[in-house]
Amino acid sequence: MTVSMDLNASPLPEEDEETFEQPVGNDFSGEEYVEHAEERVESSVQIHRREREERRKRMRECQDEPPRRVAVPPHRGSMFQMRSSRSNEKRRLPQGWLDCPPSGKGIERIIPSKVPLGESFNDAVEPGKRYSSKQVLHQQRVLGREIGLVIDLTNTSRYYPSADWLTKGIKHLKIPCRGRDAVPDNESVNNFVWEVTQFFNSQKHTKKHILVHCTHGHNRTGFMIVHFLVRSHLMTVTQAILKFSEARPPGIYKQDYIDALYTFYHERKPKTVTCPPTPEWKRSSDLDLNGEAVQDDGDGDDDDDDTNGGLLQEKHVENEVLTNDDVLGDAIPIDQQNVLRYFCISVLMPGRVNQGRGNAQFPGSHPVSLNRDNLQLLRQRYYYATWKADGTRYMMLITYDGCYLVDRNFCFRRVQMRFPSRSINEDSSERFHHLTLLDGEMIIDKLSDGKLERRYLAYDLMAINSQSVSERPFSERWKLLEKEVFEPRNIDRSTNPIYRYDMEPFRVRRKDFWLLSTVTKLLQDFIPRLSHAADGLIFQGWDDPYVPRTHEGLLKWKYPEMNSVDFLFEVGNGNRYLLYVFERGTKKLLEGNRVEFRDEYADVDVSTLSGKIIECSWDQAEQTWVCMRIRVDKSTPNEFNTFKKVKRSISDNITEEVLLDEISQIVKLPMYADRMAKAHQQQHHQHAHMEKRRR
Ligand SMILES: Nc1nc2c(ncn2[C@@H]2O[C@H](COP(=O)(O)OP(=O)(O)OP(=O)(O)O)[C@@H](O)[C@H]2O)c(=O)[nH]1
Repeated sequence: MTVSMDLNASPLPEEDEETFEQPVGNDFSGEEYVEHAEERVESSVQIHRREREERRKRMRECQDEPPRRVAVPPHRGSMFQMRSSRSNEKRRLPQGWLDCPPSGKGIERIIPSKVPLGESFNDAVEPGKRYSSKQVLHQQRVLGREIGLVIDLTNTSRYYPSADWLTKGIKHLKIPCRGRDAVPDNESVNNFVWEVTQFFNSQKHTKKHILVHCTHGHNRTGFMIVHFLVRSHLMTVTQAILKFSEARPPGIYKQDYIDALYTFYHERKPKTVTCPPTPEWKRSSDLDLNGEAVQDDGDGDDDDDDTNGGLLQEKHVENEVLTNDDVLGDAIPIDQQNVLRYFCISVLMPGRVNQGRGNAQFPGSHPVSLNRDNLQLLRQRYYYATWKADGTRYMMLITYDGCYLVDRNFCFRRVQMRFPSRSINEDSSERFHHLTLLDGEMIIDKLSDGKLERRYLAYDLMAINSQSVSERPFSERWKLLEKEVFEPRNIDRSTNPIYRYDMEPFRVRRKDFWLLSTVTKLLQDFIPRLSHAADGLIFQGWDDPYVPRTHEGLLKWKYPEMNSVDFLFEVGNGNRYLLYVFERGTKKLLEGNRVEFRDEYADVDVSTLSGKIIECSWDQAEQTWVCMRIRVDKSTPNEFNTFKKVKRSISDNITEEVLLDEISQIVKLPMYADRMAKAHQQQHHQHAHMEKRRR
């Protein structure tokens, strides 16, 4: 099935968390991990505990933090002085503006320009040098261009009123960027690229142009246009910088801006790329009569610097503390989120796409806890096992112009990653994956030298290049994941001289799945030596389709002390501690359920936790829930159904011994014995084939 992107898609229907009646298999394929296992000093269970300690510590530190001080503006003389200097300020021409060429050549249908100055500046600009909205429209009309959108990147509203455009039926969009030493922040870049793309896609404006301006139309303007060209035309940064400089000579003339573009796109900067000198019209005005630099009012400039901006955006900080609660990636516009959500729902729940409107819930597959009943599924269906990586769950949507992490709140954030496709046509846009959807867990690996490294462990594939594969058996999806997503990336990594995979915000790899016959080894040998946290096992049906939301056949087994429920916690009248779960979208109070805050939480002012989602484990001896951590990554508690299943799992108490004993019997069943023999045979052939190729 091919799923098309509907750019006019709106938010999706809100649905209750339903359950799907769907039951849900390789062999030892974790060699890579085991090979390096000796280097790893801390066991995954220890890591899990350590991380939990660290989270708690941060929580305490957070509570101890003194209130932030509010900055008081410095005293600047009398009220009168302030007023008169402000009105002069308002009509001050941006330095170098008069001699700066008004606009550049069109790049596609984007025209880079200096800021047009409104009528209020007429006294300061002689008639032949005026450049207001009127002159802009006239000049462009002479060139046969009609403007449909103006994107204003200045950080002030003093240059012209937006009515200058609006009254002429032209859309005016402000994306304020501070300039000076800061490049536009990533969220502003995402807004810019989205707006430009939307404008070009909209049928109404097929012939119209976009005027983009900052103050002089070089650095911020060039920075944004280069981003657009790299993302939409798949140019290299070098090609895009060159294209811009040809259209608007001398192009971007700030070294930091050029460097930031290469850093952002993880590209090596060729030695031949040099930063052009500051243009004459700008340079002369930068110096006062004594040759001292005066305040820069040009590109990298404006007066009110109350907005964001960042120097190099993808900073690689040595010894950076990584946590699972870190917010990864950059925000994207809400309209874009809706379009991407629509795509995910069309792949995973095609029947639900057109049902009403509202906030869509995360459609990812969710396992259920193992209990004495569903343990029987392991006998009825063919299963494989894997460790339950304990990090943060994300789906990952890969498009040619960006890669998005999709969190449990069904929110999308953009990360700069590269996923080449198998396509051999170097010139086509099919060089990269487009609308490929993965599922997985983001974990933090502790390397042998003590450094921490983020890694996305992909464990499923739901769509490849807009083709849904979610109905195919897991075994196929898992093989496709390697062949279609990771192999081309690995080949590109070893052959691409420009792109630096090591600069990406995290590593990626496919997660390994094991034959049930190797579960003892997995549990007792492999997991304790993993370099990241793991809190149990996942049993994955080898022939299963991808089932969205709760999947009754996808089973999770947790170490008994790690079985947990995420509650909504509130402090009620008389200081009563209240625990809630969700039932059909509304909160349900769990009468008679107690919660205790112990150890690190013993000193915490519990009222500050009211309204938060708390993850709790069960203390059998004391018959109470115990707060383990605050779930900052979640905004809703578990469903009542999930609560019942965890309680059941706790009371069934399937210990490691019970589980291994059961599995040792299951693998003797004909279904397992036959298929495992085949799998071993296949593996043997594969090894023989690889050996042959090696020789
Ligand atoms: N399907 C699957 N899930 C895995 C795997 N490894 C880790 N998980 C994670 O296990 C989570 C479900 O386990 P739960 O115990 O219900 O959830 P959790 O770990 O407390 O996290 P929340 O679901 O966010 O509460 C999923 O969200 C997955 O991200 C895997 O190999 N397959």
